[in-house]
Amino acid sequence: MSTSGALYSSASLKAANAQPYSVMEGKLDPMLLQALKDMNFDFMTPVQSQVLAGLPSLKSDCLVQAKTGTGKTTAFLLPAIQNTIIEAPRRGQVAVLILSPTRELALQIAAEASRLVSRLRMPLQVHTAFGGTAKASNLSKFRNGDPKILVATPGRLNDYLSESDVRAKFDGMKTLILDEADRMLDAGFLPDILKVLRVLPSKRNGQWQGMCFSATLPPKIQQVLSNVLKEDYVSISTIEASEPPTLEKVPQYSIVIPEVEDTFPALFSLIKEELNATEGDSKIIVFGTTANLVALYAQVFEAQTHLKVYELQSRLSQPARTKATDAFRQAKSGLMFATDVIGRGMDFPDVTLVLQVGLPADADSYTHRVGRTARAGKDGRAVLLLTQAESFFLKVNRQFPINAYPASNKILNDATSRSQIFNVLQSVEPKSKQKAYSAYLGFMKVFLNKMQIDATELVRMANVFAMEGMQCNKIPEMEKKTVGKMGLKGVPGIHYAAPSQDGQPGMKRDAPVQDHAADRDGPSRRLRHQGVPEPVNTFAYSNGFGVPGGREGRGRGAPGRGDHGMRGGRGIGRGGRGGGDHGMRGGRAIGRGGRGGGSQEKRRERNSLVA
Ligand SMILES: Nc1ncnc2c1ncn2[C@@H]1O[C@H](COP(=O)(O)OP(=O)(O)OP(=O)(O)O)[C@@H](O)[C@H]1O
Repeated sequence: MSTSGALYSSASLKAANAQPYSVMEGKLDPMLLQALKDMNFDFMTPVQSQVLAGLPSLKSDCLVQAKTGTGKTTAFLLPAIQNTIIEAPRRGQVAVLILSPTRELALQIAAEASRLVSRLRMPLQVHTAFGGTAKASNLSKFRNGDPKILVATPGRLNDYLSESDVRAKFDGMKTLILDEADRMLDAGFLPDILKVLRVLPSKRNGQWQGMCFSATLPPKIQQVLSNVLKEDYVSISTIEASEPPTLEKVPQYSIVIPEVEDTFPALFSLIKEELNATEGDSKIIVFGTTANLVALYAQVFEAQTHLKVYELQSRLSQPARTKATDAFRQAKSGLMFATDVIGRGMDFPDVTLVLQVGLPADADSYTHRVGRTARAGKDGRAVLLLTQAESFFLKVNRQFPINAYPASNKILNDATSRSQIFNVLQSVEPKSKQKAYSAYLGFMKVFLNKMQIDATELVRMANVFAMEGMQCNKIPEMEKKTVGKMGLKGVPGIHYAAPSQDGQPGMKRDAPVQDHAADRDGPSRRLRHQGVPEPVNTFAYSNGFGVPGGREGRGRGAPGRGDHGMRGGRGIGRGGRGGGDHGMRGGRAIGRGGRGGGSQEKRRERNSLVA
């Protein structure tokens, strides 16, 4: 969704022989068509025309794959809204439930839905439900209102559904949509989704339509689709089997730096190089690996270029997250440091460049992050900055058209940037660096096998990162408990915090951070919170890196990359049901619990990735 309506210009769609929305007269309510006109959506994007003109009925169950930024939101909203206009459940009842992995995306979808219904004589009420907001007042509005469309994250929705009167509001539900469906059905979210499904009207009685949308649909998703889609669902893909999953018009580059200590100088030099080479406004997103590292980047790069710095990660309060989202959406230029909180679905207009520093969680995460630029027909570039040890990502993901960054040498030899950024780092308080150090260890531990290094080498790298790369005065200390959680107990090179006099670990000076095993906003953070050991073999990680087996698939072996069942070519076909009989086993294998204390809501908040 965007705030400006004309990003996919009518001219470019017309030139591409796109179907005009006028062909939907008679099939879509005139007031919906009017709203589309208001939004300057005169022509359908390919995914919109395949869904709207190609589905046997607007009520058909469907699994839809189309590249990032090609208008999937409108493609799923229009059939759902049209069906509600024709046959709405009674007052007070929800007609359309849309589930999203993040709060920011839920808000964005709700805003697009509101625009689409705005011309209706009786605009349908659009409600949202997600964590980090005042639950009581939102729930009371939901209870007393006529919420025909609800956009929710699974955690908060389950809270709502624990109340019987609220559950009853879904009795007449007509459509369930999973946006970012592969994410919603992966091991992290599946338990919550199943919990939701258990209290909704049963799929078996055929009352509601299921729609699953994403830019990436790994084969594994087939196993769990039967929870939301009928056996004869329609499968739509606008991506050719031979095409890379990223947008063809995004030039993609990589820079490999020799050691992790070069990260800050290389990133600084790269940003300056890109700014020099860009005419006009620069709107850049820099994705980092963990919340604490992203927080440190934002702190260090503040005021180092003419660009205003923004920050978005899950450790910020929800008001701060929403403020940053809105400000960056409206900004003409800016430098946003972010985790995967905004890796998927977010539609910030006119992002000119996506930089990724360090490993993306997996290949699909790379695809979605790159998709934050060049949306809706615009241009954009993407650069991935990896260390030598991390460069395996390029070798195992040759499906991406990533070329060596042309000015790599210049960047690697930029002594001015080096001394400037190291000066800044020297004045950053130790605590921020300590958190980033611990977060780095927790994140990288997952990739030991892929990097072909052992834990001792990882700790050496982390120590070099701290002392040289972050200009720490001493190697940051870690709580024994944290080290244990990371599975690094006994590894040489770790500096333990001295226990305090009351027997508790020392927390006085430069308090070591206690929970870095969880400090990432990537796919597996949730698993770690659930007390599951380090996710070397989670689905999330196996996907894209070809890690054999998986937490959910141990012994069966997760399919490797390149076997994209859903990229079955352009066009529409009947979807096959794959492996439906063992679809649930993976989800059940994930252990819950481990973290006591706090309200159910707080616990879930800790457990959830970003929702
Ligand atoms: N028919 C259209 N004409 C003009 N602009 C459009 C049209 N459909 C969508 N857009 C614009 O295209 C942009 C991308 O749309 P959207 O966010 O729905 O993409 P998406 O496919 O869901 O992306 P992602 O995979 O990243 O979630 C938005 O700015 C939206 O307003």
